[in-house]
Amino acid sequence: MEKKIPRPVIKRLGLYYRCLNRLYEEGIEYVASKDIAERLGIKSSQVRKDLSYFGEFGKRGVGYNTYELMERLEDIIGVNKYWNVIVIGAGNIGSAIANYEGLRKEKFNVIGIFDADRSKVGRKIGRLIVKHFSEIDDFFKKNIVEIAVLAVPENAAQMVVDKLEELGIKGIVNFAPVKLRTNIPVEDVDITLSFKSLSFKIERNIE
Ligand SMILES: NC(=O)c1ccc[n+]([C@@H]2O[C@H](COP(=O)([O-])OP(=O)(O)OC[C@H]3O[C@@H](n4cnc5c(N)ncnc54)[C@H](O)[C@@H]3O)[C@@H](O)[C@H]2O)c1
Repeated sequence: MEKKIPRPVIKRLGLYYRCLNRLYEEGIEYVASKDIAERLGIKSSQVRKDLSYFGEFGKRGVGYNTYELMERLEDIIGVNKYWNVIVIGAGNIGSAIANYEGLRKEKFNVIGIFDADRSKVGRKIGRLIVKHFSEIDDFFKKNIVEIAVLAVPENAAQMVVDKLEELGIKGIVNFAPVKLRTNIPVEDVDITLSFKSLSFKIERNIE
């Protein structure tokens, strides 16, 4: 039976991948778990343990071949794949996400943006035209949609998620400050948490 990979491990794989990318660009051919750990500020035993979920990568004494490990991680976390993304809510956050070119560079293609407010329908945001949320069924029939960004007010969030789940969405990046009830993977984004964490570090003089 396949080992269940804990969510925190999956999250860290993305960090490892970015770190390896940088190491590779710096021309570092082999890397020890200690080096990855130091760069990311975590324990090297943690790095070794996380990577061991996916089989034996490194060689004792030599470490990991940077490029090979990067390629293996690409396969595991699906970086080689393009993901189709839609944004629900064409307000401040939704518009910013739909306009963000960096996502496409990371292979997350925003292919649609939807809103319930008719006055926003037809507006151009980046390369996209805002569609009414009632057009979502039709959109799913014509497109493969894997990820949705939820940028609607708190009170609309659950209703939107229920609909997206019914249509077969695979995962959600949620900006609404609410715990969603769903069986699909959700990544909550909370900017206030970053501020709280920063103020905590400042107060305790932590770098
Ligand atoms: N996570 C964070 O760090 C963070 C930061 C700021 C705001 N937020 C949250 O993100 C969400 C969006 O914030 P914003 O500033 O972009 O709000 P906004 O009011 O600018 O935009 C929300 C949009 O959602 C649309 N909408 C409402 N109900 C809808 C529905 N049922 N279907 C489709 N569209 C619908 C509205 O018409 C509006 O255009 C809010 O829940 C807000 O609390 C989160």
